[in-house]
Parts: sequence; C-alpha cells; structure tokens
Amino acid sequence: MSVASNRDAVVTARRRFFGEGRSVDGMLAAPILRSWQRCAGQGLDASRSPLVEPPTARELREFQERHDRLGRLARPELNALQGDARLTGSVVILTDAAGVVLDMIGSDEFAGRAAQVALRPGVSWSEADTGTNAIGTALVERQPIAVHGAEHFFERHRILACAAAPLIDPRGVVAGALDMTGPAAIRHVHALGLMRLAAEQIEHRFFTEGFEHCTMLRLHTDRALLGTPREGVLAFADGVLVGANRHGLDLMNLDWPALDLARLETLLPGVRPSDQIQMLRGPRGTRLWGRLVDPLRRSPRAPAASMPAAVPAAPAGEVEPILDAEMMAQLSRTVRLVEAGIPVLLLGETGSGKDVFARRVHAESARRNKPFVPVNCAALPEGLIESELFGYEAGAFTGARRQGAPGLLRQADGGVLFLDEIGDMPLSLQSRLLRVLQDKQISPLGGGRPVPVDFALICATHQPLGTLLAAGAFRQDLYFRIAQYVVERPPVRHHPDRLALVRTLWRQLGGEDAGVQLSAEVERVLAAYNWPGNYRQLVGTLRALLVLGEPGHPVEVAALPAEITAAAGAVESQVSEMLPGTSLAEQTRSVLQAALDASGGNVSRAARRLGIDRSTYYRRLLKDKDRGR
Ligand SMILES: Nc1ncnc2c1ncn2[C@@H]1O[C@H](COP(=O)(O)OP(=O)(O)OP(=O)(O)O)[C@@H](O)[C@H]1O
Repeated sequence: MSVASNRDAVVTARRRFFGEGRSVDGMLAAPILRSWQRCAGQGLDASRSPLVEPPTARELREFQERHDRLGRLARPELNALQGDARLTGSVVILTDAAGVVLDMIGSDEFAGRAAQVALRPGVSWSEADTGTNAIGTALVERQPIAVHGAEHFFERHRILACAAAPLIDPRGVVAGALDMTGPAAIRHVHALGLMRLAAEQIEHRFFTEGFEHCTMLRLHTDRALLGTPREGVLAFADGVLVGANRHGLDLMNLDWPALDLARLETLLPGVRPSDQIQMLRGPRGTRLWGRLVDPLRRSPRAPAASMPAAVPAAPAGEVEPILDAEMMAQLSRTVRLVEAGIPVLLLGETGSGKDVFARRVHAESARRNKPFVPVNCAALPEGLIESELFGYEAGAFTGARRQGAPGLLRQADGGVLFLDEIGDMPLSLQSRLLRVLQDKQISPLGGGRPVPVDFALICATHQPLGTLLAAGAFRQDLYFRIAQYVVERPPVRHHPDRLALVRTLWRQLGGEDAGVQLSAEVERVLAAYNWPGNYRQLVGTLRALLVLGEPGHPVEVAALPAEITAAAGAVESQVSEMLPGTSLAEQTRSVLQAALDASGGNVSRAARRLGIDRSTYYRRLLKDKDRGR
C-alpha cells in the first residue's frame, strides 16, 4: 500500500519534476513517483488535458454487458458503499481490467463534477490514458493506492482525491479495480481501507462461481477469521492448485506461478477433507487453522411446489411468495452456501422479502426438518436481548425463570438461525455473538458449562452496514463473519413488470376465484405506484381491495387508499401541466411542488412519492432556487 505523500512536499516535487526536470526522490510516496516517471516516459504532458474518447450509448451498453459477471459480483459492495459515498460527497467506481469505468454510484452532485474531467462510465482511467490516478496506478502496481490532489499527473485532476484497490481473480489475473473518488478538499481518511476490504470481499466472492468441482482449502492463522473474506483460499482440482487468493498464497509462502504446479499433498502432507476446522502446519512450521472441503455436491431436491406440507415456507396467513427466475437462482445458490456452512447476509428495503427468502432457504436446505428460529434484533428490548439470545442459568438475575432458559441460539441447534435487523444489535453483544460463531458453543448467563451449538446463520438488514462500520457502530470482524455472501432483495419498484406482478398476486390472494376483478384503471395505478413498503404494502393493499370488492363489480379507483391515488393524481397533474416549451427547471419545480402538496407539506413523504431520498429532494429544490435567482 502507498505511504501518503506530504502535501507541501508534493507541491515542491511538482515544481521540480515538471518545471525543472530535477530528481524528487524521497519527496513523494514511491508508487506515485514511479507512476509520474512512467507517464513522463510515455510522453504525457501534465499541463494539457488527457485525450478522452467517450463511448456512444450503444458501445457503453455492450461494454457493460460484456462485463456482466464482474458487475454482478461487485454489485453488493457497490451498494453497501453507496451510503458512505453519499455521506462524503464521493462516488464509488468499478472498472474493468483496463481501467475503463463500468459502474459509478454515490453522490449525484459530485458525479456531475467528475463528469467534467471525464470521470464517467465508458471512459478509460488507465494510467497510460489518464496519467497518475488511483484506478490506473493501482492496476499497474497491482496494489491498493490513494492519489490525492496534486499527486495526479494531469493538472486538471487536482480537484480529485481517489483511493482504489485492484481486483485480482483466482488465477492471479487483474479483473478490474474498485475506487472511491471525491473532492480533493475533503480528506476521506477511511477510503483506502474501505476499498481494500471491499476488494477482498469481491475477490472472495470470485470463488462462489466456477470452483464447484474443486476441493477448497480455507486457511488463517487466526481461527476467528476463518470463514471470513480475510481467510486464505486455495482451490485444488485433482490435487493440483488451480486457484487462490492473495492471503492463501501468502500463508503457504507461494506466489502466482505456483498455479497448476503446486500439489496439496506436498503443501500439507496427510491433510484430509473434513467439515471440521483442523490445525495445520504451514511452511516453516507456522500454525494455521484450516478447513479442507470436498467439491460441493448439490443434493437433488424436490421443486418448491412439491415440498412436504409440514414445512411452512411463510408464516400462516401469508400469501405464497412469488418466486421469479432471478429469485429461484439466488435461492439455489444460497441454499448451497448455507449447506456448506457459509453465513449469508440479506440486504433489502423493508418489506422486500428478506424474511420470506430466509424461510425459503431453510425449507429447501438439508436442515429443513430442524428449527428455523427468527430473531428480530431491533424488536428485542435492550435489557433482555442478551438473556433471550444466549440463555441463562437458574437464578442468573432478578426476574429470571427458576429453571433458567436455553436461549434462542440454542433453540436453533441443528437448524437455521435468522438474525433480522442485525445492524441494531448492540456493540457489546456483537462481541459475544462473534465468540459463539467462532467457538460454536454458548456459555449461558450466570455461568454454567459451555454448550456446543450447530446452526446455519442467515442475517438481514435494511441499514447500510458500510456506514455503521465506518462509524464504529458495527464490528468489522463480525461483519466479515456474517457477510461472507451477500444477497440483495430488490425493491418492488425495480420489478421489470409490475402489472404482471399485481395480477399474479391478485390471483394468488384468491381474487379470481372470488369473481372479483380490478378495473383496468386500478391495475394501471397500482402498477405505476412506487411501493415504498414493497411486498408488504402491495400485498396488504390487494388484500384490502379483495375485502372491499364485490363479485361482478370491478374494483374502481375510489377504493384505493388516498396515498396511492394522490400519488397517481400528482403524476397526472404534473404531466398535464407540462406544456410544450416549459423549461426543465420549471417542470422540476412543479413536480417537486406537486409532490409536496400531495403529501401535506411533508418533505419525507414527498420524496418517497417521487422515489428519491430526502436529501436529493432538498438538493433539487436548492438547485432549482439557485437557477431562479
Ligand atoms: N416474493 C414475494 N412474493 C409475494 N409476497 C412476498 C414476497 N416477498 C415478500 N412478500 C410478502 O411481503 C411481506 C413482507 O415480507 P418480509 O417480511 O419477508 O420482508 P422483509 O424484507 O423481511 O421486511 P423487514 O425488513 O421489514 O423485516 C410478507 O407479507 C410477505 O409474505
């Protein structure tokens, strides 16, 4: 990793290097100096603008499609970092191996400024094209790097502060880079660390696809970090090393050329596959903890529809969830991971189906005949959460039951523990939970012997854990333990065909069987609404309409909740008011105002109605006012 250069030293170094052509050894971080020398050697001129060739919309789409797999594997990290990026007025960027920007999310305002220096999708930020910058230089150096202000080769990039980490695939090939860029005026001290950690997560995820046939060795010197993205991973096919991550190679004192040559029996003589953690002797006798697992074999399973009736997939009274192709694919991957003992983290807005998904994973897994224990960490009273989770011995505290209680974690033994709203777990309990997860045993409150437990873990949250991590409100080691695979449940408003979704849910709720129909207008309004409460709100609304409806009389718009009709009304009046020739600023103003009026002056509700967050609403309003001055 680079050592940051001193800011004044950079200004002096710039003058000497670019103005006087003199040596600046020792004045800059070594990777920055190497990069300046490479750029100068290639004939780049720091005082001019780099040559930029923006792609056409079609070229950009094709480029993104070509890199669909990388985009998919990196998406959870991009989303998790989005909150941090917005808070610090920065953007998070994913590039391909050549440094061409694939995806960029975060602060809209900064994205606009970044576009002025061509930092936008489809444009190359390779060092050869764009001079010293975190993306391009990290790709050349194959190490995480931060480049601040005047350290950039080109003068006009001085406004940027960026930090990037390269993504190295299991064959040692650079697959891309992850970067966070913001204004140079703000020092985001955690940016480089965040990029490094997120890159490790993505690199760890590279092993979830394409290595199903391999024997996997997972290693660490610290037992607590085994099973997290910080662990070393080595993949063997027929006993020969065919894939690895950097930690794995380091722990075995190997380097990338060992691929296709090193043999498991030579590296760790006598080690045998086992589900248990083993103590191993690494090179030079170092003590390592490891797990050697044979290829995952997916047990043939009955399709969801013919699952035993004794296993409820959702709490009684719930609609049978709609499993589209994307959800089925996510489900089958998650079941395999859960069966392999890999904890899974579900992300998604409230009501997007995280609980439903976790129950379905349990119902389809080999643990389906054992308990599914859901725990809502936000709903447990703070004073009780510890005893409820970990149990207590008889007489452990005033008010304790006489015979003690086993606790929810023990109740999950053999089955699946679902920790919902994990972001709300108090810090003190996070350490306790971490200990249980690594030791696989529980010590109840009030003493008593530790009891071994065996459960698969699924956690869920609607909070941006990246922000909690940066603020120190969530333990990093626990995060790595629980987020070894991240599944995102998309919001209903991102559903590709909301009309079809409304119709299917209506059928499932029994609308058709009851002879009750939704009018075409109602269907249109429901399909257009943005459903901030997601499935919970949509299913609840349809259920209410079914109660109000009468056979033979289509349900009309008047039966819809005011919130939904007001949103539809607002949109219609906005559209009809947009006379040809009205400026974009005027249109924006009237849309913002209409939403505010329809929400009784409540900005949060107005923002939700427009499908934007509160800060974006204010920003748009301010921008609009500025323009009006
Ligand atoms: N795919 C789906 N098809 C139909 N209904 C669904 C689907 N997913 C969720 N639902 C319904 O939406 C409601 C909310 O789902 P769920 O409790 O799983 O959401 P959640 O993401 O866990 O919400 P929260 O974060 O608020 O706990 C439930 O009534 C559930 O039956």
